[in-house]
Amino acid sequence: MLYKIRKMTKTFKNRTILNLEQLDIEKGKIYALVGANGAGKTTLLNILSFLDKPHTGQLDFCGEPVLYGNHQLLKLRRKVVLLDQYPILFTGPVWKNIEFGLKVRSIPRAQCKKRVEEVLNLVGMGDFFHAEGHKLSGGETKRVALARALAIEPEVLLCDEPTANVDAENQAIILNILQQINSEQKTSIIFATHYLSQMRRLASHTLTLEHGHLSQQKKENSYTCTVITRKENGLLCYLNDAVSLFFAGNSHPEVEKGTKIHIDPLRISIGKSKNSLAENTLRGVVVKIEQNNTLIRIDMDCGLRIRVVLTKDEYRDLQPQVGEKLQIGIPDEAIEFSP
Ligand SMILES: Nc1ncnc2c1ncn2[C@@H]1O[C@H](COP(=O)(O)OP(=O)(O)OP(=O)(O)O)[C@@H](O)[C@H]1O
Repeated sequence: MLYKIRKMTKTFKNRTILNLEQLDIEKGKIYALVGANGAGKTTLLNILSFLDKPHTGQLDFCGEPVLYGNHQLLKLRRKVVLLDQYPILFTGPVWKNIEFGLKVRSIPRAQCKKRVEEVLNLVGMGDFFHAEGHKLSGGETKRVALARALAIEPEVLLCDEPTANVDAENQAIILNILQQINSEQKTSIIFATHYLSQMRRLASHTLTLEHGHLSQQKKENSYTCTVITRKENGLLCYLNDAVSLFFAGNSHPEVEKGTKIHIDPLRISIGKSKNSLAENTLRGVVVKIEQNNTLIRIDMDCGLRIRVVLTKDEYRDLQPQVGEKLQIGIPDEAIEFSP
C-alpha cells in the first residue's frame, strides 16, 4: 500500500478541515481527488506530500509510519513531488529551474543537463531550454513545472488541479503526460480536479471529499448479484433480480451469487440517446434531482434505482426533468465487486 490513513484530522483555528476515518491508496495507480471548493483537496495533498502534517491520526507511507522528524521528512520528500495549482518559476533560465532539484540530489552536471533536456522534450518544451522562467505563459509555466517535478523521477506525483489556468491544447498535453508516466514509469499519481471528464479519462480510482470527509459515493449504488450466468464470452449478472449487466471476458472469477456490486455514480454517463462507448446501457426515468454543493445527483428508475452524479456544466447541457426518459451508460471502470 502506498498510503494508509487512519482516523486523521487536520484543524485550522478550531475548524476541522479534514476528517478521514480510513483511506488506503494503492501503488502505481491514478487517483482523482474531487470535491467542491474548500472541501479539503489541497490540504490532503499537502499532507500526502509531507509538506504539512495532520493534527491527529496515523499516516503510513509504503508500510512505514510517518514520524515527522526532519531527517525522515527529507527522505520522504525526495520520493514524492507536489505540482502546485499555480506553480512559480524563479528568475533565470528554464533549465536552471529544472536543474535545481537534481543539484540538491548531487546528480553530476553532465547527467543533469541530459535529464533537463529529456523532461523538457517530454512536456513538449524542448525549445524553451534557455527561456526566462518567470516570463512564460500560464500553460507554459505549468508544463515546465511538471518537467521540474518529473526530473527527479518521483515515486509519487501529486498534482493540484494540473490543468487550472491552462488552455485546451495544453490541458490535453498535460493529461497525456500524466497517463504516459503512469503507464511507462509506474509513477503513482493523485490529482485534484474539478473536471469529472478528467477523472473519467485518467483515473482508475476516485476520492470524493465533502466538507473534509470522504464521501461513500460508490456505496450509493450498491446491489446484490442474484443470478450469475457464465457465458463463453463473459459474465451476465442480474442485480437485485431486476436488471442485468454483461461483463465481457473472464476477468471476474470471484463473482458469485450474493456478491455485492457497486456502481460509481460519478462514472455513469447519461444522455438522451444511447452511449455507444459504455459497456452496458440502460433506459430509465428520472425520479429525483438534487443539488449538493457543485454536484447534481440524479436518481434514475431503470427497473432498479440508480444514482448518477453530474457537474453543474453537465447538468446545464442536459437539462434533465423529473419524469423524462433517458439512457445511462455504465462503463466497466464504474463497477466494483465486493464479497
Ligand atoms: N492555512 C490555513 N489556515 C486556515 N484555513 C485554511 C488554511 N488552509 C486551508 N484552509 C481552509 O481549509 C478549507 C479547505 O481548503 P482546501 O484549500 O484544502 O480546499 P480545496 O478543496 O483544495 O478547495 P479548492 O477547490 O477551492 O482549491 C478551506 O475552508 C480553507 O479556507
